[in-house]
Amino acid sequence: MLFHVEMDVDIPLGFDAEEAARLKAAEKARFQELQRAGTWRHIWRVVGQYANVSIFDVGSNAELHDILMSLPLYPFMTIRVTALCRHPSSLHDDDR
Ligand SMILES: O=C(O)C[C@H]1C=CC(=O)O1
Repeated sequence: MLFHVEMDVDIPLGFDAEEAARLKAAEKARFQELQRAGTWRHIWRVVGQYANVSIFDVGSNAELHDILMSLPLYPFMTIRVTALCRHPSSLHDDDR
């Protein structure tokens, strides 16, 4: 199941810089683990914002929920999820 996920990150001004760096490093490691597994299929930076647009490929709504809630930066994220399915005009079989 494919999902379009938008994540806006907002770490408050004055938040401990070392803790923020630790969380960002942990987030990067988790992202790369999920990317290697094929779960976090795509990620793009939103120009001019601390935000990304991503595509996830998971087995269920609950799996995506658990992944998102366990992200190290989750407490600082606003997340919007849109469920996707294959467009009937698509030439690509993997678009589902
Ligand atoms: O930078 C971000 O958009 C937040 C998060 C998503 C992947 C990652 O490495 O950090």
